[in-house]
Amino acid sequence: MRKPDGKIVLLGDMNVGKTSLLQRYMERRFTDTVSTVGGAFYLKQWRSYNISIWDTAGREQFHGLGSMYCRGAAAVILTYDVNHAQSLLELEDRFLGLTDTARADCLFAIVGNKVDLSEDGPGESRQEGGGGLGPAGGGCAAPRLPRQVQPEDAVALYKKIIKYKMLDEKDVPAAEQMCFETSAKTGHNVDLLFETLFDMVVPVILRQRAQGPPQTVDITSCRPPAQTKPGCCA
Ligand SMILES: Nc1nc2c(ncn2[C@@H]2O[C@H](COP(=O)(O)OP(=O)(O)OP(=O)(O)O)[C@@H](O)[C@H]2O)c(=O)[nH]1
Ligand SMILES: [Mg+2]
Repeated sequence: MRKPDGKIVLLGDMNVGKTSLLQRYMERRFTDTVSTVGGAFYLKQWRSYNISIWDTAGREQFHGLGSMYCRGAAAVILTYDVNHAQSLLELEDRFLGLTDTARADCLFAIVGNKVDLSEDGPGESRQEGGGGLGPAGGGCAAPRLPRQVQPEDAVALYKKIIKYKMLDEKDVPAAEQMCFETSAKTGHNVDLLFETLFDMVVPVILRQRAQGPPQTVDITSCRPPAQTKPGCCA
């Protein structure tokens, strides 16, 4: 298997829909999920590049693994549930620090999922989903909820991240470009989210290649020390 050229990581509290978003994009379906244990990844070929997309566990007990998954990431998708304000707060309090191991030029997307459940959310449409609804999506529509997170709240978090990373707003993509509202259930904005990020990650991969291989020593390529000639003093 060819080594991935770039890495994207999904982070966020449990139950916000990280696995469902990834399944919706990669498998074109919305099915029952079980809470993720540890992490898992998909490989996506985008143009001539291989991009790994990592799904992580939101459960507190796996928190320690988060920074390991973020190591060297070219982009991080910080996911929350638009109907659950605490899930946005958790991104800043619990997940942002995990991204310290990502690349210095790592891109950040802020994604508010489950818009299909909010009163003002887009309606459910089969076209958007691009496939039949699975067992988790079938049956009657769930009652709509008043949304708890507004798009401006996500933009404010994006700006905080830029400050936290000590970056200049003019050197990073605009907040409006990087904040998305999605529904893994209907497919709303799911392709847009991933494909916008893939296009943005390609220049990061090219920069990484231009910088050359990582500064680590490959011990398998080290030659053994020259044998001391017989008769020579050590
Ligand atoms: N209505 C609706 N339900 C969703 C959506 N996305 C996910 N769900 C449901 O929310 C629950 C949690 O989804 P997951 O994708 O497992 O959540 P997760 O973020 O991966 O959770 P952890 O693996 O525990 O971190 C499941 O019951 C999903 O069916 C969505 O866009 N709309
Ligand atoms: Mg999951």
